[in-house]
Amino acid sequence: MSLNRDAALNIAQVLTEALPYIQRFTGKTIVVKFGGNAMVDPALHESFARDIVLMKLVGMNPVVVHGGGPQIGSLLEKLNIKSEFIDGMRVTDAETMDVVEMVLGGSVNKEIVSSLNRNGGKAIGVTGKDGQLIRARKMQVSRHSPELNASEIIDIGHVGEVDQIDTEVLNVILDSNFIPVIAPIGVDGEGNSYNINADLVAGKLAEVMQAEKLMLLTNVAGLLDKEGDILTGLSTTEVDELIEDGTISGGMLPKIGCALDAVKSGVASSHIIDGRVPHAVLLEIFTNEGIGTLITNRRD
Ligand SMILES: Nc1ncnc2c1ncn2[C@@H]1O[C@H](COP(=O)(O)OP(=O)(O)O)[C@@H](O)[C@H]1O
Ligand SMILES: CC(=O)N[C@@H](CCC(=O)OP(=O)(O)O)C(=O)O
Repeated sequence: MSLNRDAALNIAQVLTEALPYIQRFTGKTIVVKFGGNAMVDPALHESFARDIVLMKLVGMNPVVVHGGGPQIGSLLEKLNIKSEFIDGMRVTDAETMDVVEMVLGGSVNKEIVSSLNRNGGKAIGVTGKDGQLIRARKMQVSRHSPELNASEIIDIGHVGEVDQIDTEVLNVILDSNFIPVIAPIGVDGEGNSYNINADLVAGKLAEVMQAEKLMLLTNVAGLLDKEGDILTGLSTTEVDELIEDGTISGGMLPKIGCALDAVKSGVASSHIIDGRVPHAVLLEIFTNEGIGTLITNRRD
């Protein structure tokens, strides 16, 4: 048999294996959060765009939410503005908020929209301000103070959490068969902007849209234990213990929190997957094994 014929047979086999997944997920909403290293590597950016376009073409409803932490970080550095994180959240003063809005709502959002369009998709980019998609309130962060021997509230500036999602604009976009690309900027009743961790926005959107899946792409293989091995099939109690003993920290804290909240609120499954792997999204959707860490609403 010629090599071409073998290659064609392989393709036919792969497509046939994908068939049950296509049937299962057709018409279903899948919220995908794109962030971490995958966004900085042009080849991975391209493979992500192709995966999303393919999902749309086979009848799924991908909703893309993006981060942009590294891109915000590098512009802040160029502008000589110092930045620090508390529990995975960037402390955001007014000056930093301007940069966040510029980077997330501007360059990063349009880069993703443009790569989806270049690959044959129809994408529209919005921030949470468009159509008041994301109503936000100021996030309250509390810390244990050894001096007071009690917890105290610390002010981390214009950092928000999602108060409410108004899906009207999203439905208009989806009904017109476009792929929505959402920047995690929220707005309050007075029109103030808030910097929201992109995982939190993806989680809330998945909840409100009762998505089939919430997929959080990141720059690690999944949720890792102390030895650096991937953890799968986690329960709420196990996660609490891992937070308590410091195994889960930094940016993984909001990620795991919203992955759990989403499944508790009716999303069928949440996945923390390795965005450094080319075609990570398709590998997760179209294979039995999936990749990364799967969180379902398993009782403890
Ligand atoms: N238990 C853990 N397993 C995996 N990553 C962890 C864990 N605890 C902390 N992290 C950190 O969380 C980071 C992922 O969060 P973050 O940097 O915010 O990713 P992203 O930009 O993709 O949202 C990892 O790169 C890692 O440094
Ligand atoms: C409050 C807060 O921390 N907001 C994030 C928003 C971007 C983000 O979430 O980006 P990644 O997903 O790439 O980390 C930030 O300022 O970096």
